[in-house]
Parts: sequence; structure tokens; C-alpha cells
Amino acid sequence: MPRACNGERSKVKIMVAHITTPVTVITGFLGSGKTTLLNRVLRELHGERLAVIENEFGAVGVDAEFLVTGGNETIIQLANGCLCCTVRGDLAKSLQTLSTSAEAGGFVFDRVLIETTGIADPGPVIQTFLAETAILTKFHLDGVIALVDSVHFFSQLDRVENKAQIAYADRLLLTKCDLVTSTQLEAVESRLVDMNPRAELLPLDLHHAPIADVLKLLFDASAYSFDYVPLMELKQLHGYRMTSGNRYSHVVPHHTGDVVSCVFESDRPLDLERLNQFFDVAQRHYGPRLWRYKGIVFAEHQRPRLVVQGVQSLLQITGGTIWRAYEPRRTLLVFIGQEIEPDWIEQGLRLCEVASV
Ligand SMILES: Nc1nc2c(ncn2[C@@H]2O[C@H](COP(=O)(O)OP(=O)(O)OP(=O)(O)O)[C@@H](O)[C@H]2O)c(=O)[nH]1
Repeated sequence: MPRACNGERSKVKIMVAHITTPVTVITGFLGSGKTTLLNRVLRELHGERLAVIENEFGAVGVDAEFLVTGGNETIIQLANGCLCCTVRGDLAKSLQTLSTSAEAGGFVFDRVLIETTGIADPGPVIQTFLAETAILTKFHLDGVIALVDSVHFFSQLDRVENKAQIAYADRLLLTKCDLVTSTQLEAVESRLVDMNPRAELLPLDLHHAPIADVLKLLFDASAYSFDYVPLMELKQLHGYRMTSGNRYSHVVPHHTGDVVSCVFESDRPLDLERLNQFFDVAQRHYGPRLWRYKGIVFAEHQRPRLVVQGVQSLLQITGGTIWRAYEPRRTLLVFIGQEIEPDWIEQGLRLCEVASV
């Protein structure tokens, strides 16, 4: 029998997820292929509506002259200097402009691409997405993609901006692979893995790869998602771990000149207050040399795993997904910086460990 309607209002609640627009930062040293890449993305048909923020060094933009647009995108140029010097404000303002214009019936876009100059340190660009809360209601950083010139990689390594670009990358895309031997390519790959063990490392044939494959390499890195479990990273870092018995915690360092990366892993719960203190001390100890640190934390008295996203002095610790019953609980933190000391980091993090579960 159907129930009679008693006039009560439905109590069904509809939850609307807040969807923000993904932003991809493309970086890479001078001549690594950024303009060639952007030209392909702007010129070819793929159905993505893109807003591009182009940063030029110098008073007049040059690269925009070389960009061929197809009408399905809008380009904003920040031509008043390096993104790293003109601070985050300009970038935040550009993003707000794009968003306001779309809301007012202007160009509607699915994604934003930011191309940094070849000599920019991408740190401040990334910090914009951790610090400028006004834009976080509309945009989120999907990932930092660094193009690496396989031919000139070693000769450009002494430039600190180049090291920083590699350190911040979530994906490292090797260009000009057609111009080097497989032995040379292996040497480049091996050095890159040492410098940034947490990044995906993939070849990019800028002249021949179908545009759909190129876009896959650029988009959906989800590297800054707060609920992100770096599964790929865990797999990738597998070769860097050593275990001793059932319980383990250690730091595995990799030195490449003055660029040092290390991975801290522990299956003991960490005390959250002490961990916060550790990050605070580390930020003061290393200053801007602490480029990137991220990972997941198994914290005492916390049901979810905690997701750590750190860029220099900016740190976010957010609750991620709840640990599942069958999942091994553990902390995995990756640090990349200039002349950072793995022993110092390990000692500090060990002090955060709680003796028993
Ligand atoms: N053979 C080959 N040439 C490439 C490849 N990628 C880029 N190039 C060439 O490298 C040169 C430099 O590429 P650009 O796209 O201008 O590099 P960029 O990173 O924008 O350079 P800047 O504007 O100086 O930062 C161009 O002549 C490209 O055609 C590649 O995969 N293979």
C-alpha cells in the first residue's frame, strides 16, 4: 500500500561538491621545449578549454609572438619580470581576473596552464596555491611539470634555478630524447631520480607524440590533492627503502652535488605537536633551501592519515582518508633541498616517534 503523503518535507540532503579548476605549472630550463609544448597544446584540437598564463622575463613578452592560438583559449601575459620576483600577488590577481571574466559570461575554461620563464624558481608560484586563500575557492594546483632537456641537462646543472625546477617537479618530462644515445639518456635519468625520487619520470617526444598523449603527461597529476595517497610514489620509492624486521624507521639519502633528497619512513605513530615543532625548526634551519617536502603521516590519536604539503616556509598538514583496517599504517615523507642534512632530518623525526602504538 502506498503511504499517504503527510505533507512532511523531504529530508533528503543533496551535497554539492565544491569543484575547483585545476592549474598546471609548466617549468623547465631555457630551451627545454616549453614554447614548443604550449604551441602544440594551443594549436591542436583536443576539446580542452584552456586559459594560459605566460610569464616573460623583460618588459616586453617575446614568447607570445611565437604562440599560435586556435580560439579555444585565452592567454594572459605577466610581462613585468620573473614570476619569482613579481611575487604571488600578480599571479593571484590574474587567476581572479580569469575567474571573474568567466562568471561574467566571458571565456569559460576547464584548466589553467602557467608557463614560467626558463630562469624562474617555481617555488613562489607553488606557494601561491598554499598561501593565497582567496584563490583556493576557485582553483587548485594539479601539479608541476618540468621539462628537462636531455641534451643539455648536465651542462645546465650548475644553475640553481634549474635544480629548483627539478626539485619541485611532480613530473619530469625528458625532451630531445631523439638527440641523445640510450646510454646518455640513462645517465640523465639516473641523475634525475637521485635529485627528485618522488617525481614521475617520462619521455616526451614533442614533435611526434599524439596530442592526447601529450595532454595525459600534463594533466591529472593530482600532486597537491589533500586526499592524495602517493601510491605511485610509494611504488617508485620502493627501491629506496630498507626494512629491518617488522618495525622500521630510517632516512635514505641521495646526494647529487648540493641537491639532496631523502625519504623518511616509519611505522611508528608520530606525535603531531612534536612534528609541527620539527617542521617549524626545519624551516628556520634551512630557510629557502628547503625546497619541497611532502608525504603522508601516521599520527598518534588521528583516525585519518595526514597529508603534508610543504614548499619552503609554507606548510599544510591536512586530514586525508581514514586508514583502512587492512592497511599498514606508516609515515612516508620526502624532503628535497639544497645542502639539507639527512641525518639532521632523521634525528628530528625520530624524536617525533611515539614509542608504542
Ligand atoms: N629534436 C628535438 N628538438 C626539440 C624537442 N623539444 C624541443 N625542441 C627544440 O628545442 C628548441 C627550443 O625549444 P623551445 O620550445 O623554444 O624551448 P623553451 O623552453 O620555450 O625555451 P625558452 O623560451 O628559452 O625558455 C626548439 O628549436 C625546439 O624545436 C625534441 O623533443 N626534439
